[in-house]
Amino acid sequence: MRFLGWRNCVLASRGFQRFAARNPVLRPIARRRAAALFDLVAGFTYSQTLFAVVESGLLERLEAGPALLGQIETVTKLDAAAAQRLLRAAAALDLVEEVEGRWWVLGRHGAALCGNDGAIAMIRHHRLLYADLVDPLALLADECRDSTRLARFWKYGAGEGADEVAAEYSQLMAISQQAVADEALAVFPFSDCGSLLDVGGGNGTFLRRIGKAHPQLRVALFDLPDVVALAQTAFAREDTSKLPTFHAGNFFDDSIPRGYDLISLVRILHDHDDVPALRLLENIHRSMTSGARLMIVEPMAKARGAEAMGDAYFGLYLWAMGSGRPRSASEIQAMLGAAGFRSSQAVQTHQPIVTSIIIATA
Ligand SMILES: C[S@@+](CC[C@H](N)C(=O)[O-])C[C@H]1O[C@@H](n2cnc3c(N)ncnc32)[C@H](O)[C@@H]1O
Repeated sequence: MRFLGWRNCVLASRGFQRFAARNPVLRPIARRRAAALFDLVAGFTYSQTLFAVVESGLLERLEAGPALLGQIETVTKLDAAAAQRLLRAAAALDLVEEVEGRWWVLGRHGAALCGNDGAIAMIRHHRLLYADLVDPLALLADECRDSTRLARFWKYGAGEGADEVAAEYSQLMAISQQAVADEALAVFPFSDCGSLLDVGGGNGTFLRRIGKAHPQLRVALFDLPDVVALAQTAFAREDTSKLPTFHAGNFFDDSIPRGYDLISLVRILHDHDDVPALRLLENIHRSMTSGARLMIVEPMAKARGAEAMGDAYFGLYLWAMGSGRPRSASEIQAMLGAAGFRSSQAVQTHQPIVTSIIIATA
């Protein structure tokens, strides 16, 4: 505490800031820190610029090849001055780049976004989050949490409402699921398993991916009846020789089907508050034989190198959504112990910003 007090006094001192900015050894650090702080101050304008680049069709147009200002005006439906303003803001964020003073191409961040349908779907979806965050203090104080746009989106998306919302919901889940499934495939030896039950499996994207990579696996999906019906239609539409077994039910109240040696819980636990989350783990544990394994796959708080994504991004996102919270691997492991699991282990993933993984043994 004493050290932190001293450090913060030094960092807050105008004299030290002036000294660090002039000192050749400290200057690079001072600049980096000032830039990082400015990013916190200005982050909302960056996100909105990114949203405009995606929503206006500019990113898609530049993915197809270099464009002149006139062509960009046509695609974005902005006049020359507005298109210029957007291009300059986007160039400052490395989303686009100007060549020879008249051509526009993708910048490094723009190029990395191309082909990443999951990230693009999230950027579009964020219009709801940012509208809900207009008054963050009211949101944090729980003055408007029942009526947030995100709460409505997830409620209706989960099958209770309009088709177009449900369609956006499942598309968002399915697209972002591919990167998540790839992380699981990269770090877990599915070849050691004979059967896999995906609890809360949604439209089955995770199972499809894992099942394709490991055809020896007997796969099954458990979800609410309406969602299972949608998943069955989606699988029937595809020409897949091996269909999963479908189980419809409520994972809090109904018993989880028995006889699987691996159960996955992908992006489920963080959607639920502590009491129901523990109830779900206990319910799953009751269905498992000794030695069977549970795989928890979701973004986690305090993941090294992705700290901001955990408690800052998901912390606010899930709060605005109306239930759940991001948990650290050690918090989840403590819950697993309380639910009766014999042991659990956090597995290192390649991209903790996409997901972390814990394997627990019953
Ligand atoms: C956030 S989605 C995750 C879907 C999928 N695992 C993925 O990662 O794309 C949550 C899933 O849990 C299902 N779900 C929510 N409450 C449920 C309940 N009480 N019983 C069974 N499934 C439930 C939803 O229908 C939805 O498919």
